[in-house]
Amino acid sequence: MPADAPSTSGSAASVAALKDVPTEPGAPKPDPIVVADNITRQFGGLKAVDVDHVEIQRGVITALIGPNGAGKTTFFNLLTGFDKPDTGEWSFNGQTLKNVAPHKIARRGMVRTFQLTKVLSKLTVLENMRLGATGQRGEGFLAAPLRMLWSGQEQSNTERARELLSRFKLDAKEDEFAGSLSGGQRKLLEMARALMVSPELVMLDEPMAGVNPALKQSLLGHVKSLREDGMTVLFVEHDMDMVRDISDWVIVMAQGRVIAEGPPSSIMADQRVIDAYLGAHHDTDISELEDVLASEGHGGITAEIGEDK
Ligand SMILES: Nc1ncnc2c1ncn2[C@@H]1O[C@H](COP(=O)(O)OP(=O)(O)OP(=O)(O)O)[C@@H](O)[C@H]1O
Repeated sequence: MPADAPSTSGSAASVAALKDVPTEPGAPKPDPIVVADNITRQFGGLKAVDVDHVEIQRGVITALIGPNGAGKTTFFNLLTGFDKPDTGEWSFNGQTLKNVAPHKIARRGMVRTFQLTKVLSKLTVLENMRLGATGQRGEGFLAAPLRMLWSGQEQSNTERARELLSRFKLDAKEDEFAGSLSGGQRKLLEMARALMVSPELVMLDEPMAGVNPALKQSLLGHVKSLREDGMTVLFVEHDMDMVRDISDWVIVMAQGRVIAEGPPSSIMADQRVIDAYLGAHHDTDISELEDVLASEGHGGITAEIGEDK
């Protein structure tokens, strides 16, 4: 279903409410689940994040895009408590998240996916799911006795893990090492693991990276189903097909700042966005943007870069 088409789900009202939101950086949303103000993060002489104001609409799929080094991952880390901003305030469901530990943020319902690391690869699929139930204390928590981790809540956690594995068609793999999964299956496991805490907001870090084209459609279906189930989705992605296909709203960052916001169709034609990608190194397939340039009589992105030299 094209992103702009009316949704038939319970999220339809949230999606429809975006129609009247102005397409400008920091635009207020009718029902924001996250509100962030004056968030900055400096690394040495570099201001990696410098966001004046941003709101994430509840119940919709928002894409966070921008060229390499724009500050997207750092901003994700700041919102979810895995890094501390130098300045700023942000709230989730109206409650401040400043100085709240990441696992507590996850338990409040705001959770991010993590790429499957070496350590997690050596655990089975089911063990990875059980770790998700801890609210992502991080790998350091693995040092604690696993017995402690699995006590008490073990049975209900295992039941929930199995339900989710079945939903993501990974149930046959529960005893296999996570490291043996294909790229696409890993992404499904990352998503399933995040759902262990029954979140309201799921933040996906490059869900399409390393996924073979045949699995992409199925993965897109799973992301859309999160929205159909009433969850809010915020994802960082370089794959413009995914951005165009499933996002209801797009926020663009460049050099730490939010430079544009809007529905995917208008964002892909936004001159500020095209300029940001042209002026920076990027991993994004910007053929969509290139088409826009070509239709406006430019020589295409390669030619544009050539002219700049
Ligand atoms: N821990 C760190 N120490 C020093 N510099 C950092 C650190 N983390 C990020 N940076 C720098 O901050 C800037 C923003 O990086 P970030 O990873 O947030 O960008 P991004 O938009 O996610 O990029 P990409 O799309 O390439 O993943 C980059 O210049 C990066 O080199």
